[in-house]
Amino acid sequence: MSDEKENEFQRSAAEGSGRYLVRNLQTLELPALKPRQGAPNFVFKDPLSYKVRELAESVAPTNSTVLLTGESGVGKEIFARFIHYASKRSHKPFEAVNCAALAPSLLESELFGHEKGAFSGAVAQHIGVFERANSGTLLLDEVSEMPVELQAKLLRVIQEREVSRVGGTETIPVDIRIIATTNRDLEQCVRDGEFRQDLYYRLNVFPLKIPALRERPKDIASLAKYYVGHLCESLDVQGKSLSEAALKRLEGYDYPGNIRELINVLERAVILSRDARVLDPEHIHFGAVSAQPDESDFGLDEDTEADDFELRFKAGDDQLTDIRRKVILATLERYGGNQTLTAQKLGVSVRTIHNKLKNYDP
Ligand SMILES: Nc1ncnc2c1ncn2[C@@H]1O[C@H](COP(=O)(O)OP(=O)(O)OP(=O)(O)O)[C@@H](O)[C@H]1O
Repeated sequence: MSDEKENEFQRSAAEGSGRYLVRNLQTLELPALKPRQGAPNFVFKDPLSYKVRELAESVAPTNSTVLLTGESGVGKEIFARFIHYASKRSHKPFEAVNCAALAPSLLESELFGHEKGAFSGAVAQHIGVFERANSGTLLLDEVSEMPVELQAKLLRVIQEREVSRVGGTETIPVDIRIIATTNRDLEQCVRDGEFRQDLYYRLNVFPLKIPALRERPKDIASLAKYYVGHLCESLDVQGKSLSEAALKRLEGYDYPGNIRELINVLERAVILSRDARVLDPEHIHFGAVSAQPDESDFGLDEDTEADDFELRFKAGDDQLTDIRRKVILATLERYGGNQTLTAQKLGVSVRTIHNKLKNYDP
């Protein structure tokens, strides 16, 4: 991106308006980090990231379907929102549905809606995301996880540009721009018979691969500084900075969990540093993480296991317990009480969330 364009982005973001403004971004997994109007949530430094953002900017003003691919935690959702808010549909709705988070029947209702009495439990009419996103953008997150029978229905909506609610007879015309994301190889899913080939070609109009964080190492320091500021604010602790040595340590790691993992590492560092104003290498703990952050690293491990996190801080440290409780409860609230989504967003198992909730006072 040219300096001029970059300045325009920063200026418009600071003004809270303009072509590159990314509005209402809920960028952080931490619930206390409320989306801020006009905040420039996109952090980039590496030339590779600029290239990807340029591609996103090229496709944004069009109505083309975009397929965002890349490992878990690389920022596919944030890119989808960026594309929407940089498009002509920016003043229209942006709706997102995670195809992996809902059981097939719930997903069908969430996508297409249902009429009252369509099935037992359908006590009222429900308007699905296709209708809610009408004239705007619909993000189909983790589209590879959509059951095959719903894929056929989705294909029909895309082709015919109309939707009918479950149990309904009416067809409702919809004008939707679709952005789909996947962290799996969709072509392989097609070869394995898990994903319809015709739907794949409908979605794969403008494929955009978001590189892993380790492929764009120059982003690490910028992201780390940005998120330390946000984390201190959200965890309600005094402002902290990163020492040069801590930054070096952060830059020396390969982040299989990408930016989500970096944020978790930083959250841990902020908590572990307690009253210190500067985060040092001793506060940076990567743990045995794979694609998903290790549960014990987050201090949320299963109740039956020894909690290393708590041992280091003496079991029952009220402040830590309270922070953890706030994080879980606020995430739960943000995702409408959905424990599966909450667990996914915090990188822990549903069982962990369930067990923790059992222990909290009503
Ligand atoms: N360029 C960026 N600047 C600031 N924050 C970012 C950036 N990219 C990603 N993030 C943050 O990293 C976290 C993970 O991003 P996101 O949820 O978009 O990833 P994803 O690829 O959709 O993950 P998954 O495949 O697991 O759903 C989010 O908190 C997001 O706000």
